[in-house]
Amino acid sequence: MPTTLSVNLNAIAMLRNRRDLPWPSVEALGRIALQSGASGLTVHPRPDQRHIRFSDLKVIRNLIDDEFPEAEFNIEGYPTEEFLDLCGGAAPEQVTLVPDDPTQATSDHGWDFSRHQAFLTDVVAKLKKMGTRVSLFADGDGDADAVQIAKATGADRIELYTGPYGGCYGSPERAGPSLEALGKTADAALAIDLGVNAGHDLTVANLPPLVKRIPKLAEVSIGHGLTADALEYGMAETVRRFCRALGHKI
Ligand SMILES: CC(=O)[C@@H](O)[C@H](O)COP(=O)(O)O
Ligand SMILES: NCC(=O)COP(=O)(O)O
Repeated sequence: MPTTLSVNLNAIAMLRNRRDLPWPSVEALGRIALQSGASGLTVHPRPDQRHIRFSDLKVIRNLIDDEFPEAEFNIEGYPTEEFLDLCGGAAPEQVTLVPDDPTQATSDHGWDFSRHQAFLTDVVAKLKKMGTRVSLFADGDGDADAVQIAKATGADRIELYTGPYGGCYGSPERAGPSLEALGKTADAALAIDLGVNAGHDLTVANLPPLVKRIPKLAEVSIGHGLTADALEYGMAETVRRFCRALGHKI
């Protein structure tokens, strides 16, 4: 079974929020993603709603329920009471817990599992009661003890934080060890029946070595690089459409 792709809509939402206009539409782009082979949609609502707005969650839930019942909704974030209420309302198939501080520009580390074990155990139990799969954002540093604690919280999966790997891809002497550490973390998780997802700064270029090293990788969630490619590869046709709207014979 190949690794599934969940398309993260945060970057689309951030572009939309530049204006008080409904485009680009997270619903329309989410639909295209699911029509084109993605297995799910990911959002990471943050407390200031600077990209995904809380009102987007119902729209995405309805899109999946009405048009793509096989698809999965993955909600990522720090488990505040507000976040858990949002999850209760949106009934995602998967929740990914991330140790983000509200002031962070983006996610940049996994959980300190020994420090937060009791807190995570409590939150995981609450989410499992809602019927959702739970994944925990984890550093891919090869720490098998941390993976054991992640499993002990009751979580179903970890999501490997691939930012450092993405950041040094193209430099074999740095990316090689980083990939191997991710692989070792995945091996430790899979050996104790803890599923493995991955995400952050993944691209068309750096995905193939990752899935080769971790063939049982269940899911990747990708937003920034995928949105950048969508703009680049969609630019030519879009410019042609605007030229046609001006009467150019293109
Ligand atoms: C957990 C993770 O790596 C992603 O959710 C990432 O934080 C995407 O959100 P932004 O694109 O808004 O940073
Ligand atoms: N969980 C990672 C994610 O959803 C997207 O991260 P990125 O591709 O925007 O870096």
